[in-house]
Amino acid sequence: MRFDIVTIFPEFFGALDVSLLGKARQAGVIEVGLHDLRDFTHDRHRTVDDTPYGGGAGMVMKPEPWGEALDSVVREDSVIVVPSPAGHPFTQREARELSTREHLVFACGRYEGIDQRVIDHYADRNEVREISLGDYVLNGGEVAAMAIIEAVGRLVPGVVGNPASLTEESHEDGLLEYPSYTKPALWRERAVPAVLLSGHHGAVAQWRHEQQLERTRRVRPDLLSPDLLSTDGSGEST
Ligand SMILES: N#Cc1ccccc1Cn1ccc2ccc(-c3cc(N)[nH]n3)cc21
Repeated sequence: MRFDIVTIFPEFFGALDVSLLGKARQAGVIEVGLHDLRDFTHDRHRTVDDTPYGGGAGMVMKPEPWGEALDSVVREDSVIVVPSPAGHPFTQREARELSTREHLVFACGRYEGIDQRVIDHYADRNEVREISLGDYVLNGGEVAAMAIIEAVGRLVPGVVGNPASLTEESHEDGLLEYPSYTKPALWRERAVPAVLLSGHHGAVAQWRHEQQLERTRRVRPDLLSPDLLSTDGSGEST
């Protein structure tokens, strides 16, 4: 998989040189291209923004640099991801979907966003996804793009050493993950749940599922369908 990122702050993505994604890049499992939007301007001040038609506070990103920048990286099979507070909420399901695609292009806006005609132009040619991280406003698309790239990149085969670890995470099965413990067995007079020390794998699995249900009911009841809300984890209705 290849990620291309267009931004006025390419240095923001230095984090993609380290950790899991950095290793995956070195191994050639994923590729990342960084593109400075200002390299696609032609004036002395490398201008990327201007005042909004119709008035209003703030500035809007000009379409011309975006058109030249995206034309330089977009392919026929590219999915163009535009982080936006007006986008649809990003989920683990969408991360899984995007991890199966060959080429993701991230258009990271700043100011009050990108001239709408840019999104409309590329939506005529490519799949364009305007994605929100949540109902709060960031200063630009870079933080959202980094989060999406990490959520998607870690699902690409070969990036995570033990793929089995991906299946027991929050949201993978529609539930929040169970609590985890490691040595020592007693810490500040707090013991690890005895079932986890029992060696009884069936009991451990049952306990973990019950913990997932309890935690999801308590923290994220919105994730639970009515039938799941009514079970106690043993599969029996309550
Ligand atoms: N657009 C816009 C905008 C509109 C009003 C005020 C500030 C901004 C800043 N901004 C510019 C680009 C951009 C990209 C993504 C987000 C974003 C995503 C989530 N989930 N929150 N914020 C914000 C972004």
